[in-house]
Amino acid sequence: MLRCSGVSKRFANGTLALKDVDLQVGQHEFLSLLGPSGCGKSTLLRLISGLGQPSAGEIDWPTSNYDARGLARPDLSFVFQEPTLLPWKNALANVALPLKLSGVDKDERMSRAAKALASVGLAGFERSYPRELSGGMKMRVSIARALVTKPRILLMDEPFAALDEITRGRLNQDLLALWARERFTVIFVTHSVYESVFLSQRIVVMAARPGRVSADITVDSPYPREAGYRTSPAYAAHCNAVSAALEQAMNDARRAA
Ligand SMILES: Nc1ncnc2c1ncn2[C@@H]1O[C@H](COP(=O)(O)OP(=O)(O)OP(=O)(O)O)[C@@H](O)[C@H]1O
Repeated sequence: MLRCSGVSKRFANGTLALKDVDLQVGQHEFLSLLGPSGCGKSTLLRLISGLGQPSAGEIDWPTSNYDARGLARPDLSFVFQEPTLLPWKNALANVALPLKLSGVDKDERMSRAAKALASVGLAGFERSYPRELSGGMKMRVSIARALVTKPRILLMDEPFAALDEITRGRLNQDLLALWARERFTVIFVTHSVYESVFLSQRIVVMAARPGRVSADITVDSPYPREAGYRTSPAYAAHCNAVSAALEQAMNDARRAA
């Protein structure tokens, strides 16, 4: 679905944020980018979404009509750490906004927005304003807004980092259920070993200075992954392996500094 070949990014101030990143992402894959602060996770996600150009290398979309050099198409949606909802619009209107911007007529966009809200467990909250919703509910609205256009690829930049642990755990499970049902591809940025192992089929560990791929780890535990997975020996073994890879990436970056 997506292929990054030799992608590098140097910012105008001289920072080499990414160096020679090769990454392939398959259809319906759930992949996490894991790494310490400053290793270029967000930069890579932004380049993939077309928000900025690589300084070198190519980003190809062999099986998609999304063109990283053109405008974002409905094929791709982005969820940020902040829900970024419009405070003066209710949940339904916030979710319907991408459809409004692409010219979908009112009846259809309201019906599709209501379905998207229901799919994230917010049926009944259509008329609520962001100030009336909890942090977790606002993030659900943000996810519904990303999914209302039926994207084939969902880019998520630390979407649950600001939430409490209980809410985060519940949203992790609900995201997996949505992913299984709607069959989009996910690239998920996180600092959390535990979250990445719970969610992903594959974890790409990145190192900093310069940002690069340090390890590519398969998490072969089957889905559905319910809450019990978090206390299973398989989960603990994957967390240990991923923690060791992260430690190695941080040591490599320290040596390179
Ligand atoms: N617009 C920019 N101009 C200059 N340097 C930048 C810019 N954006 C990011 N950087 C630098 O590029 C490097 C990678 O940043 P990036 O935000 O991609 O890392 P990250 O892994 O997502 O970090 P975090 O986990 O803290 O969000 C950092 O050194 C950062 O300071």
